[in-house]
Amino acid sequence: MKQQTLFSDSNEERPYVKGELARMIFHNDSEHFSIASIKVHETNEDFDEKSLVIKGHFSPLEEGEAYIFYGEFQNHKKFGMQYEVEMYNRVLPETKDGLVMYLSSDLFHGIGKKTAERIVDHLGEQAISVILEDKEALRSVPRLPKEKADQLYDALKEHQGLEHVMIHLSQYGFGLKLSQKIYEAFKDQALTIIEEDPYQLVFNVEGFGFHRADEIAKIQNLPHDHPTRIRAACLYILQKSMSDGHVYLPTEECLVQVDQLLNQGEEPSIAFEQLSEQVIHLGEERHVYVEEDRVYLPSLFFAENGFCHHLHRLLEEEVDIEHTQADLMKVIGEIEEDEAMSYGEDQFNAIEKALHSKLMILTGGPGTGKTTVIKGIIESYARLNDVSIDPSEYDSDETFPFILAAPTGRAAKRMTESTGLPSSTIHRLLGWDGHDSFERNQNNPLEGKVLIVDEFSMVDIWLANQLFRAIPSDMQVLLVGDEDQLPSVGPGQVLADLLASLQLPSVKLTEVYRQKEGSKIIQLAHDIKNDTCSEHSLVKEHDFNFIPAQESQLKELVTNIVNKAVEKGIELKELQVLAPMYRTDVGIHKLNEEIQRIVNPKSKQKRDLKFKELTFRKGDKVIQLVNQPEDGVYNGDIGEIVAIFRAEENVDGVEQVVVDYDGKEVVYPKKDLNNIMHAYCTSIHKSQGSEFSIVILPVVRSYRRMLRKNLLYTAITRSKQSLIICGDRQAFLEGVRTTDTNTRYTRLKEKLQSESKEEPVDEEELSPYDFM
Ligand SMILES: Nc1ncnc2c1ncn2[C@@H]1O[C@H](COP(=O)(O)OP(=O)(O)OP(=O)(O)O)[C@@H](O)[C@H]1O
Repeated sequence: MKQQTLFSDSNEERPYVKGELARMIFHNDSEHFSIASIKVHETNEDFDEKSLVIKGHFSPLEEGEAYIFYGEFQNHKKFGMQYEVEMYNRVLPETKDGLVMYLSSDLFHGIGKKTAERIVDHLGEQAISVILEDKEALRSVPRLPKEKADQLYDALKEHQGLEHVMIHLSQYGFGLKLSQKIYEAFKDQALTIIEEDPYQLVFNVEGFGFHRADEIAKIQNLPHDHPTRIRAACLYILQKSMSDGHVYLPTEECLVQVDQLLNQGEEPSIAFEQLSEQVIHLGEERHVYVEEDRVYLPSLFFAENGFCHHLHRLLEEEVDIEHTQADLMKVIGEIEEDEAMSYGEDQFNAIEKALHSKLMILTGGPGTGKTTVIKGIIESYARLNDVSIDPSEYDSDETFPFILAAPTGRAAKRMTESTGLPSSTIHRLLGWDGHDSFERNQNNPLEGKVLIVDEFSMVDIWLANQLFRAIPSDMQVLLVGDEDQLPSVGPGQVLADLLASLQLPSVKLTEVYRQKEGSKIIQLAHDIKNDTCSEHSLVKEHDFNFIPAQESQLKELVTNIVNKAVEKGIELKELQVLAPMYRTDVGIHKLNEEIQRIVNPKSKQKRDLKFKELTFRKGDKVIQLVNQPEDGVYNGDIGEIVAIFRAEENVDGVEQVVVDYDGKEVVYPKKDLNNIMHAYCTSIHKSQGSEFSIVILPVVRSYRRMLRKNLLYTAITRSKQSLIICGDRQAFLEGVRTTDTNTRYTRLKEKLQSESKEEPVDEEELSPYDFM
């Protein structure tokens, strides 16, 4: 899909339809194909309906924004009149509504919707130029204090340059936010740079991708072997590899991928030497780091080296042990008596080793007693060092010796439930500011004596470095995780690499205790782990059932099970459907739609709000998709929609959805609804670190591409009381026998084993998520 060439007026006579985007109906990422409905404002064609369905190869557009579409009408047999879009542009505010929206946007501090309306009512649709020509014009606007009027005038003046740039940028279909970022990066140079070297945006504007720059470059007829194009392509390939979990790419592989990306058109291909020259150039400019035959994004280079440095720093320290073996035996005996249980041999070893180690890893499958050991370590440390484990016994100037943390909010909450001690997410522990900076670091380290981090398999290399650099040298650290689960969503496989490096003590718990209480779920997990899973492992038990189903029956079956459970009074948050894929016919989106239709149907008593292809309704179970520390909600948190407000019902004048996360309410204005989705069914990846009483796991052939041992193992170990797998036994058995062969490029193990302990200096404090 082409967008209009800058400053071109050649489209004046072309047939067009101007309108406001009412709703994105469909978008297919791979085909880049979209269908949307618009409210028609104006057209030079013979069409006088108020709304119209448009379709074509364009990116998802923003609802509520005005666009001009060039194309042609088609009469579809089934759907009637539609508009096939060939080209489109965004239309800058020229209407009253548009101006009000602009003046009340974040650009102008202190001007709300009501004030903006008064200004436009008073000064008309030319309000901006009227004000800029004569500041005094604002005096005539009722109830606008002088101070606010002055502020608005100053801001408008300041944005005059921005205005100019924005008007032109809007012709490329950029939204207000992106245009603003481009202006901030290049100021008055913005338009020249876009026309002469748009690839610079990839380096300087967060969220601006290579393909977008390429589209603009094509309009400007820039040469396909433009040096910045090659550099931007290399950066793009590295960013993409990071999304696949790699920390670096071998230089050769990086060049091959850049070659594939750039040399796919008809133009003469760019020589390999030219490509490698630009990689060297990128290294000189410090946009990448080249280490031997590896290329890294800077943030990941500093993360890997920084983490190694801090790990070595901690390992060099001795632990002060003041108790004797006899003291320890006595204390453990007391705890066993108090708890009316006795530790298994490996559990005892784990407690002893952890107390004597600066840093230790504790691993084990479900029910092997990891939590029991964590509690044992805390209890024995407290008794041996004569400190209390009750936080309320500490004065405000005293430091509580135990720090408990986990990568997700739900995992942290579970830690608190099982230990009775305060626990938090790693992000919160480190005082994350929501971008790339943390309050806690080597200059302002954590305070306490013992740090215990659960679900460590979920921690990526970047977060691991942020955590470790904040650990003071006199703190003891226990990392707990299950090495058979999925690796972190972010880059690296820190837990696996730490274990493989053999550089720090670790204890693996193997004896299953919960199985003794007769859990089939745990048995199945261990069968998968030990590669002994067979038809026999799938026989029905009180806590497990495998219901065979055809793909075509699946949605109905899963929905029925959920519905029956709800009718029995089971709370939705106790029950979770988990699936591996989003977009197939039986994927997460379709399952959510179907379950919502039955469990929380449209009703006069319940408000709903349409957002893109979703309908959010009061009572819906939803999941947070990004970290939002300012509101205390994090990626993966699950909540319930408790209210929906219309624009006219609140001071902000926008539609809002209120979600309750276990007692904490978060308000989402409509524009932020991208941050949540329905959570009747969630992805297995997102369920890491969470547990549910009942898990329903559809497994069918069409998921085959994703079905792997560690994925299925992670899914089934999320269930505490009951597990229902629906679908195809063979697909399941084949899945658990398929190991993940996608090894991640990481150098952590080798670096941990090497002698070098130098700390790299990361000047820029970049986060890899800046690129995601
Ligand atoms: N030595 C023991 N003697 C008796 N029961 C034990 C022992 N160790 C653990 N258990 C019991 O086994 C069950 C599982 O233990 P625990 O919760 O500590 O394991 P876990 O590895 O943390 O499991 P998960 O990862 O599934 O939460 C608990 O009910 C616990 O009380």
